[in-house]
Amino acid sequence: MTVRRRGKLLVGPVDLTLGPAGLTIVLGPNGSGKTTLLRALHGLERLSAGTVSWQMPAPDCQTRQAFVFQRPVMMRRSVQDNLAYPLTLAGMPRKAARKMAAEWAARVGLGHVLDIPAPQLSGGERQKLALARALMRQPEMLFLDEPCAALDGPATREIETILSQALADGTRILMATHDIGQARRLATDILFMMGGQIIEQGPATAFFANPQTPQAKALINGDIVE
Ligand SMILES: Nc1ncnc2c1ncn2[C@@H]1O[C@H](COP(=O)(O)OP(=O)(O)OP(=O)(O)O)[C@@H](O)[C@H]1O
Repeated sequence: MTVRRRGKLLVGPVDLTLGPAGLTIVLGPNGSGKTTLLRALHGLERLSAGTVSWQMPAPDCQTRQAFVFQRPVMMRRSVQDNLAYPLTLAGMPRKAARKMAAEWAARVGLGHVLDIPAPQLSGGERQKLALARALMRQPEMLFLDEPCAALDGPATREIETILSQALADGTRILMATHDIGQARRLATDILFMMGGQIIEQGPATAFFANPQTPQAKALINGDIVE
């Protein structure tokens, strides 16, 4: 598939088959097309060519997948309301939704800020709220766009723990990052992007032990990749 905007090639042509399990990290420098690739796979970008298909009927994809954006949007209401609202929208009675919201808040370490308005949360807490909101729908596939970009070490570790648990519970994860350390810690396989193309892909162990492209070698050596 290919994504173009105003004549500019943003992503593609990309020919990609994702396996049924694991945590795939999309690595690449700023502007390499990671966000656009994720959005296109989730059906949020108009494709200029090609198609995206999943092993589930098209109408189910959006509901069985969840997307955590780099800057999650949340309501000016409490943490609990932010989590409960999508559940009530989906038809769950209010009391049950509030109970489930409280359980998920506790699960991601936000049990102590249930009544705090979401805009007052720290960056790390917001990401945890966004993750809980995504995971509570028990998606089969979770997309994450640089969820730890602005977070410090402890907050990043907490988010990574939540993601590892989701992976262990069977959620298929596709996550963009330019943090190679995070890729080493989490990835089962890697998609390495430059200039809108996937220039290298494969199991994470092979990618880190034996990178094939000069750009991947540079990245792994800690050099600046451009
Ligand atoms: N709607 C759009 N119209 C025109 N150009 C766009 C549009 N969206 C993204 N781009 C451009 O496409 C390229 C890829 O952007 P994208 O956000 O996918 O990259 P990225 O790898 O996620 O970068 P970052 O790490 O900085 O978030 C960039 O050059 C960006 O400026």
